[in-house]
Amino acid sequence: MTETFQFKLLATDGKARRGEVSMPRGTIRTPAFMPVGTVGTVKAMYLDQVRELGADIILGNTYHLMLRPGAERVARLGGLHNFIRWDRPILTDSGGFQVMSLSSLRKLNEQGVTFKSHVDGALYHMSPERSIEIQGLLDSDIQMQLDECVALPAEPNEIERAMEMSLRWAERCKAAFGDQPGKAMFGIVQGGDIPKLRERSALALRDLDLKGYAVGGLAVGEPQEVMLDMLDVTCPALPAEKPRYLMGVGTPDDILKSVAHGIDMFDCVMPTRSGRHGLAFTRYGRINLRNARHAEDTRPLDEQSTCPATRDYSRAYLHHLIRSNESLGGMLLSWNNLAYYQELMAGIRKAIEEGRYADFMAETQENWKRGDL
Ligand SMILES: O=c1[nH]cnc2c(CCNCC3CCCCC3)c3[nH]c(NCc4cccs4)nc3cc12
Repeated sequence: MTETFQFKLLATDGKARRGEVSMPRGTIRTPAFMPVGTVGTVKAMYLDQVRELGADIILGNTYHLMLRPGAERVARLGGLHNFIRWDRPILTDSGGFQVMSLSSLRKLNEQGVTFKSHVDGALYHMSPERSIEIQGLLDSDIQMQLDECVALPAEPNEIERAMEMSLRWAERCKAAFGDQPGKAMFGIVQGGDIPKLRERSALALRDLDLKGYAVGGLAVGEPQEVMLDMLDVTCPALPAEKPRYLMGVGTPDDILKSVAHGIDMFDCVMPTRSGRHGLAFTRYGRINLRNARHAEDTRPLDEQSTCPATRDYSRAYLHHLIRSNESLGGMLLSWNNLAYYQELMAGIRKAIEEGRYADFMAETQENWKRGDL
């Protein structure tokens, strides 16, 4: 807990880093997994549960909140923390990624993005400045620059155009954010799967001397090894003393490997979204509880777990709830999956502290191969 935003490197093991982000609202132990709080809630979870599982920070969804209930309304109600009753750090995205993936995008130019709301069809224009203003109205602790993420594969000149515009938007967001010691605005490295564009983006953002850096434009359709290769180009070009956030990543395997390539922070809808669809993440791999083979399996997902959802409910019952489309099914599997992700992060942090990350990776991946027996 500090009056200003600070990042401390506590230990390294190869490229893996164990650190700590300190902010007025709390401390974030890194490597960290940040559960996605979509419309002001981590779907199917109580935020007390999310905290109990070990989350130090959650994500707020700017795109949804600006449309409903509206950023000015959230501000009138005392900001997002009071609204959703989460008093620890919140990271909000710029809203841009979801405009491009959820809304009917009307225009994207130097000024920003113009789109029709998927809620009521109203027209919105979001500039880099307006995105920062909205995140400020939400009283967000870590705010993301507006950027343009290009899905892969893409034409090199398209990737270059989007990367250069994102750099100009980063400067505008930095100016709009100004000087807020207890908060941070992160830049987002773009450049697709082209090393020289990645390096140019990272070095230019480094010169802006921001408090933290996200690696964007990945986990958008490229193979995992391309993503990891881009981390090997991007991370060395970023300042070692600032946190690195790999956006939208990922599966447990993606996270394990990305930590080994120098990443500190992650966000992904996978544990909650796939939980609602019946997919359970366990220390022995994934289990799709929709599958009929679980119909009479009285075992819990993992009797050694401290999470009630994982330890106390039979696979037969979970199978039944998911097949019956009962809310409790999604609730229990979201609980299990977030518990697993946070347990994985705690194991990662401990292994780096003890200088045995390579062994931890190997053991974890070996266990996943066991399947659910
Ligand atoms: O360059 C990027 N710039 C900005 N955001 C990106 C995101 C969204 C990260 N999660 C935001 C959350 C904010 C709060 C609500 C939930 C999302 C990405 N997600 C992925 N892959 C996973 C993907 C998910 C869907 C399609 S790809 N790659 C991403 C790349 C970028």
